[in-house]
Amino acid sequence: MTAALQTNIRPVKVPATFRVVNKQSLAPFRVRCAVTSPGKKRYNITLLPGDGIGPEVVSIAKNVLQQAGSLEGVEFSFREMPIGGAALDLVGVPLPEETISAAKESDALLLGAIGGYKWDNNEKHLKPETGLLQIRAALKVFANLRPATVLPQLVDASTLKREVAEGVDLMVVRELTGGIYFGEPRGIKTNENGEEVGFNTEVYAAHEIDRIARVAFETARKRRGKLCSVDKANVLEASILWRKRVTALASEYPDVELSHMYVDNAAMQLVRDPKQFDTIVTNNIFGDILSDEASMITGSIGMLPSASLSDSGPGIFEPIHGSAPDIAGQDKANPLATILSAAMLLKYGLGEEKAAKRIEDAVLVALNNGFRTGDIYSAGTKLVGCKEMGEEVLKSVESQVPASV
Ligand SMILES: NC(=O)C1=CN([C@@H]2O[C@H](COP(=O)(O)OP(=O)(O)OC[C@H]3O[C@@H](n4cnc5c(N)ncnc54)[C@H](O)[C@@H]3O)[C@@H](O)[C@H]2O)C=CC1
Ligand SMILES: CC(C)CC(=O)C(=O)O
Ligand SMILES: [Mg+2]
Repeated sequence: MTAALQTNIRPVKVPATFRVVNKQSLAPFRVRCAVTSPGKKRYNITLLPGDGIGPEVVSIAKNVLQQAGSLEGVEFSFREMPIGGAALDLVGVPLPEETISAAKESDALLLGAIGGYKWDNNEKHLKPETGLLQIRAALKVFANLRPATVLPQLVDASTLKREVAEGVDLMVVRELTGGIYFGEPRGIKTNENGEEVGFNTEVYAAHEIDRIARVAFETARKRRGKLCSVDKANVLEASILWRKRVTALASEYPDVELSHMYVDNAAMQLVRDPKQFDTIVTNNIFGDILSDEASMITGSIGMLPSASLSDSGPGIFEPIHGSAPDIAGQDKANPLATILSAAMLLKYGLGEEKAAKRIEDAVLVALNNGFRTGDIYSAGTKLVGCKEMGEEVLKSVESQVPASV
């Protein structure tokens, strides 16, 4: 993030928040309070459709979110704002001030994806990806939860053998606002031999490691009690500190079994025996890569949602995939990752667990009914486009009896 942008960002206005988990739990799990009127709750949601398949999947997820909410007495005010290439085309920057302001004033953000061939050769500060990194920094969403679950309906869509994929249920806790994506110094310069040199810095302060490690320990505690910290401590100083701090915190979580793994081994183990993992905690770049890898165990990158959370203030909820320019505008995108991100928005962002469960159940019903987009298609199922898959999920939300949490 540029210094110029930093100075333009106003401090986050923090509305009333409350904790959803026990007292030892962490601020990143705080949820937003709704403005209430008798029998109704209302939240302000900023929609950031972005580029490529982003607008296609966000418009579907918005309808599903609205419907699931209304069945649970929750109303939303949506405000759509530009980010990424769409913002560059509109106003010449990838993250306009107006988008930052709207984001900070809202209760949660639902983001599609950014990027595309058109902007690939832009200067760094004018790339869509810079806008995404800037909004993560502006909202201080340091904790990125990326669940990868192999649904029974999709075992055959996995690229791994049934016996390897079946039953996989893991959570990648990725540090999102530090590390090499943000580290200074960075740049491209000419060295004394007249040769161009590109350089970046992997840097983590102790407090950045501690806060993401705490989120991970808390997450593991609520799952199966196993935490694997992934680093490259055999080579990188930033990883040596990472391992030291994570190890030191383990004594506060005696009920969590901590292990450490080098990232190259972790990449291999994820496809060899993914069921060995419960919760994985790792840095920004390793988490980015390993979660894409983990997505294929579940059948497709089009299935994986995420939640990006801060100490206070709104979270960003988005699929882990990108803008998929190769299939954009063709009604081929799988909207389920974004729909499930809307469920995470309800659960982690707003504490509306019943409405979240409605969405999760509706996705399962649509899959049970045999509907598949191309990326998760297998013989004997019904091939549908992005819109039809969205309609099927919407129908399932509407037809469900109130779900128990
Ligand atoms: N969070 C974000 O907004 C991200 C943006 N990007 C950007 O997206 C653009 C494309 O990047 P890629 O590396 O190609 O990654 P990508 O995730 O957009 O696509 C990788 C492959 O997965 C497929 N795919 C992705 N999402 C899908 C979905 N929902 N349904 C069906 N198939 C899907 C695509 O068609 C493509 O073949 C780049 O500009 C990149 O910088 C990449 C990753 C994350
Ligand atoms: C496009 C990058 C900035 C980020 C990314 O790939 C991700 O967060 O998954
Ligand atoms: Mg990525």
